[in-house]
Amino acid sequence: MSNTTPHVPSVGRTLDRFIKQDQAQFPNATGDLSQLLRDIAWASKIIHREINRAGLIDITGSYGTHNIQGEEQQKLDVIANVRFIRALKNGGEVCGIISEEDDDFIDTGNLNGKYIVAIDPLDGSSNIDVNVSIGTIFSIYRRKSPLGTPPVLEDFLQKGTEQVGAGYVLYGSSTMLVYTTGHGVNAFTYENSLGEYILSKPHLQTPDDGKIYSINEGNYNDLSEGVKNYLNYCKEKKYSARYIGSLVADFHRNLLKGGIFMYPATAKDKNGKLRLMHECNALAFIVEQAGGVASDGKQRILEIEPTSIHQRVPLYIGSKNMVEKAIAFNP
Ligand SMILES: O=P(O)(O)OC[C@H]1O[C@](O)(COP(=O)(O)O)[C@@H](O)[C@@H]1O
Ligand SMILES: [Mg+2]
Ligand SMILES: [Mg+2]
Repeated sequence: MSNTTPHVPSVGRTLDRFIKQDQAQFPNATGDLSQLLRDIAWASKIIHREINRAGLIDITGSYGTHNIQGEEQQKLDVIANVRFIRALKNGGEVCGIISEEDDDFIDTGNLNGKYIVAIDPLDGSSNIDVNVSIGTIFSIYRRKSPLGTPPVLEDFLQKGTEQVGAGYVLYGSSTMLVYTTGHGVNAFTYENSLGEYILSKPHLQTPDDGKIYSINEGNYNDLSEGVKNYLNYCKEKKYSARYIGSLVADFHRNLLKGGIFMYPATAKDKNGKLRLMHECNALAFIVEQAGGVASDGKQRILEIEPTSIHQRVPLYIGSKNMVEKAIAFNP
């Protein structure tokens, strides 16, 4: 009997173990943020399961209501919203939530919850019924108001620089959870048969340059001269145009390959379409931690002082040199 151990490939580190080891680096850590990340991962597993059965069970189509953004809510928007809010309430770490799908902030009743969560429960709603990648986006802040009291508006209107964690879940050909707590970006792939997220892309960095630009060119006539000139520059450089119409999916592709995603202000939407608190701050934190840049065309997204829960901002995000180039065109 040979005594050499056969080579058994390791499955990889689970999210739970990664969170535990990450927390161990911070002697004063209480474990609350770790538990909150686990609660978000848990809720995303349930959404993953429902999305995978989207065609089989009655979760496609409109819910018949509109959210404060004036958008028709899809059934999966509402289901994802309920699932995440329930997981965050039950987890006990979160005292308040702002969701893209809810007009006002949600007091979870966890008076001793230390954290605030901003969430886009289902991103890319227009792609739900056509089996194209969709996502979830989340930001985590420490509350400003004292423990033991209900959350107040000031707890939610915090600059992106105040985030203590942020990330997204991409429900694509595989389901991935990508997040940062300010110490780099790590990506985990969901292993269905094990029901576990497995570390698949540690210490993610985005290239400083790329050859992909992502924008809805259907808005071309409503774009500023600066943006039009930058688009012409991209075409002269023979960059590839890639646009899925799900922010998380477009962002993720460009993060890995190098590229720029833009949702500028248009004549119609003076502040663009995307929400500062529910979408842009989280992705800006991720991209900066990965070496990229996020701007509204004038300033760093993370420096924007929020004035309302649902405010929209123009977004230029991705590879450092490409975003700086776009801004040089004075969009
Ligand atoms: O259809 P448009 O105008 O290109 O907008 C697409 C953008 O709108 C969004 O769908 C908005 O997000 P929601 O689906 O969460 O409302 C983004 O994911 C996407 O980047
Ligand atoms: Mg969205
Ligand atoms: Mg959404």
